[in-house]
Amino acid sequence: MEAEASGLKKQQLHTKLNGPTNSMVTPLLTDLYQFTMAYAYWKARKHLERAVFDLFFRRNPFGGEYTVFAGLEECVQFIANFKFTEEDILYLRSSLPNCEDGFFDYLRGINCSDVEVYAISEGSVVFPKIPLLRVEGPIAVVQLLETPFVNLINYASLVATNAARHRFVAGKSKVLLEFGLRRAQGPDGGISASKYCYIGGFDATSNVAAGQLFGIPLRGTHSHAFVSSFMSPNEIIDKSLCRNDGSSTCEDFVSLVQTWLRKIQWTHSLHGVFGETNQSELAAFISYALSFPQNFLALVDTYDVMRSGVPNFCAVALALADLGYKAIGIRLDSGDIAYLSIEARKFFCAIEKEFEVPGFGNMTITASNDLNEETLDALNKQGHEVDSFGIGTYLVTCYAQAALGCVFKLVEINNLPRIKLSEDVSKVSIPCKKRCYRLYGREGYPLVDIMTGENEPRPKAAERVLCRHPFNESKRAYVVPQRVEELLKCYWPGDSGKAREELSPLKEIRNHCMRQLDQMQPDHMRRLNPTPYKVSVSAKLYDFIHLLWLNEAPVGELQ
Ligand SMILES: Nc1ncnc2c1ncn2[C@@H]1O[C@H](COP(=O)(O)OP(=O)(O)OP(=O)(O)O)[C@@H](O)[C@H]1O
Ligand SMILES: O=P(O)(O)OC[C@H]1O[C@H](OP(=O)(O)OP(=O)(O)O)[C@H](O)[C@@H]1O
Ligand SMILES: O=C(O)c1cccnc1
Ligand SMILES: [Mg+2]
Repeated sequence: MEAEASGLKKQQLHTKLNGPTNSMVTPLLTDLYQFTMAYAYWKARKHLERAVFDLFFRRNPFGGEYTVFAGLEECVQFIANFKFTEEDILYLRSSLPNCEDGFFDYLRGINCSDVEVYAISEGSVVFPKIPLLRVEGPIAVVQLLETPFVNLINYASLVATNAARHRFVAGKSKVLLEFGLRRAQGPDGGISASKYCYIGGFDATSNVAAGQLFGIPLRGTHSHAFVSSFMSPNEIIDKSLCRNDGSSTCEDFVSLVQTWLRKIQWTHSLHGVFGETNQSELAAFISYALSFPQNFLALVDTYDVMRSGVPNFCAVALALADLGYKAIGIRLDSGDIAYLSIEARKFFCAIEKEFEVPGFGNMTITASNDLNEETLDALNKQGHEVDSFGIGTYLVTCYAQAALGCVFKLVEINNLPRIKLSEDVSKVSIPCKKRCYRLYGREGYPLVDIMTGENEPRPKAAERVLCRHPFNESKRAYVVPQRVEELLKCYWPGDSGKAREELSPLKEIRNHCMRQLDQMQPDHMRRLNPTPYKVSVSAKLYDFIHLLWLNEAPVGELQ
């Protein structure tokens, strides 16, 4: 069943900054320690010191070598509306009873007009260590933003990546439907999953609220309960169905279907496939067809796919064809999907041939039931006839990996670069307010991402750039880019006279994501042992990181 996405029409060229989708996203949606630190900064008169933080992740999810960046629009919607209410202040006062009144007056006056957010465009393919967001502003305010920003980006990017990975395995020609609402982690999980799976390459969702909120196309079939709620075709009261062209009315559609069912039963080429079909299922299919003759799709696995569901569906679809309607197809929700889809296709083709109904063999076969990347891959290897996959639990819960692990790290304060050291080199932060570039090669693929200091010259097309691994001295390469793209663009503030990037409509973000995924070199995308994409720093930044590292790391003493 298709419903026109009405929300899309409402989308304007310039996205209005009305606030985040979820009204629970307020300045209190942060960790307590952000407030205790804000108070300590305030007490130390440090709260207005200008700090730069990078938001990034350290490892790509799902054992892959790429990530889809999502959640940016919600971050911008959040800071554009960042303001404590009197109720918030009262609550904070009661939670932090030992803080001086002046601190709450300070909080009362905070907004994000002096915060700057530079970000990679939403829907981009991104890699570890590269800042997705660079947030600059008074340290106390920027710290308050840490938790909501990480929260808004973490799951969004994880589930968009999961969706992109499912799309990659399914292939471009398949229709992918997100069916996860009932299994998602709460209402926000469900709404977010629908939004970000769409960005990652799903075609539609069953989630009606997400359709309304974001203009995502809605799709759906029907459930087993609908099939098993019927007892027999005798239950059907209004049996009439108008021809598709409106020229006449068939007064007894039930009899027409039963006639077709008998014809199918007597057909030599289908002989032996089935005997008597389940009559309650037949009644359910007829009822559904009478309600949706233009969009008839039947769930065929309630009793027995090949002995009942498929022949019953075909009888109804043939009766519809008599009246000028084209049925959509079937959904399989259990059993061996490869085998059953192939058998169902053979049956449809046999009907097309036997009864000379052109196009009957192309009936859409939708499959669902605990599908994931692995089952899609297994189906591809076995061969199957599924056109459309409905995917819920594994997709929206990100069953294969629970979190992306985004972090928010201080890289500069009062123009002084800061570093965070760790025993684990992968956890050492990359200091400085930075610029980031993607360098493209001759064949159009991105070759490497490079971070430089803010004031270093921009790498230029056709000029050799030394790209260094940030921590491994021996790993370096000269790159002569064909094209250079600056990754971080200004998304906030809105009114500082600086050109600000517009937030794109969801469909455009999705298209951007599809283009980004398409332009990647296949070795980074394959599921088994993908090649890591190179993330590097300039020679100057490399030297600076290591200088700062030596400065900050205490020298050990052996005795
Ligand atoms: N040909 C196939 N190759 C690999 N996996 C498949 C194939 N067909 C189905 N699957 C997967 O196998 C699992 C079948 O699960 P299970 O046996 O629990 O379901 P079922 O008994 O067929 O259906 P029900 O949901 O009614 O219990 C599902 O995860 C499904 O996606
Ligand atoms: O399997 P998922 O990927 O989560 O996709 C959504 C599932 O939700 C529906 O049924 P539900 O699972 O509620 O009932 P069922 O298991 O009895 O089919 C549908 O039939 C799918 O099987
Ligand atoms: O429309 C469907 O078929 C559907 C929707 C949600 C979950 N399972 C199936
Ligand atoms: Mg199920």
